[in-house]
Amino acid sequence: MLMNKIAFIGAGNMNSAIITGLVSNGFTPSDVMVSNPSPEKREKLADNYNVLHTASNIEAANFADTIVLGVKPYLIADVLKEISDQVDVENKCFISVAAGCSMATMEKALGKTCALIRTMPNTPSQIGLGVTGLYASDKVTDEQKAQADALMSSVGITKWLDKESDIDNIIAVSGSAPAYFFLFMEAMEHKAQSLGFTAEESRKLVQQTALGAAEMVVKNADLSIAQLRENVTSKGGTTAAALNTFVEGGIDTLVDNAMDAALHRAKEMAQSNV
Ligand SMILES: NC(=O)C1=CN([C@@H]2O[C@H](COP(=O)(O)OP(=O)(O)OC[C@H]3O[C@@H](n4cnc5c(N)ncnc54)[C@H](OP(=O)(O)O)[C@@H]3O)[C@@H](O)[C@H]2O)C=CC1
Ligand SMILES: O=C(O)[C@@H]1CCC=N1
Repeated sequence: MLMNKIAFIGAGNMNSAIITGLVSNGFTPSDVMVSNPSPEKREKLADNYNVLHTASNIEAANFADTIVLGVKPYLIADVLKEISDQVDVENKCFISVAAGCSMATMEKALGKTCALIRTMPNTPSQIGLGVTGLYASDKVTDEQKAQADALMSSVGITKWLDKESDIDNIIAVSGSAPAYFFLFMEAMEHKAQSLGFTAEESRKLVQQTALGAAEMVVKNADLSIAQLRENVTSKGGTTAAALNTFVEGGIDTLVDNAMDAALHRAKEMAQSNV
């Protein structure tokens, strides 16, 4: 069901993560073309994964029927205008990974009603552990939807959304969220170092603990996350002392506010990219 050829516009973090995951998962590299104005990042992708690369978005767009837009949100409209001016876009399917750039903005930039899919992946796609929310416009055919699903499923799990506004919710829940866990791990790493562990030891201890905790959640689907937490927490013990500190520091409110901030920022960006 996977499409024959895919173009990636932009060779930055997110598109590179998807390309890495896609090719590592067996997709034919010569069926992938990536465009980026400066050469370094696309050359690195070509060196590592044998994908085709070009400085020209037009060449990339002509190469494939499926075009993944992985530029910064404020550049999406310019890139679509550029492509629409020079490429027969009516039979293409555009898949945007951009936060804060609406379907309406994309349609206006294209000047034509095209098949458009908004997605919100995350960087663990690079190792096949991504989460992607997807929302399709009316013009998207069932086949194009299935192809987009196959593309993103090849780098992780997918969740189709009924409303475009749910893309913003997915940003808060999974798109931005790897960074929440990285921030937490960074703070633990710093503390481990201040307790006398070397930088290398600190990283190893923290990463293995995070991995172990995540795997326990995955492998114990019958247990709630709260139960797993309780299983670590002896009454009056060390874990309880640490967790109380988080609770007294307002962790629930802090997380709630942080995710609201992501959501709010996505809406703000969508307004400024109109
Ligand atoms: N990073 C993440 O975790 C996630 C990001 N996203 C979305 O992905 C998109 C890209 O973000 P991210 O990968 O982090 O950003 P990056 O800055 O890493 O990547 C953007 C890339 O676009 C290139 N570029 C700039 N102008 C053009 C152009 N006119 N045509 C083609 N390529 C161009 C840049 O090249 P150069 O550097 O040479 O200027 C850069 O390589 C954003 O819209 C973001 O919202 C979505 C989910 C998660
Ligand atoms: O920070 C951002 O705006 C992008 C979208 C989700 C993750 N990174």
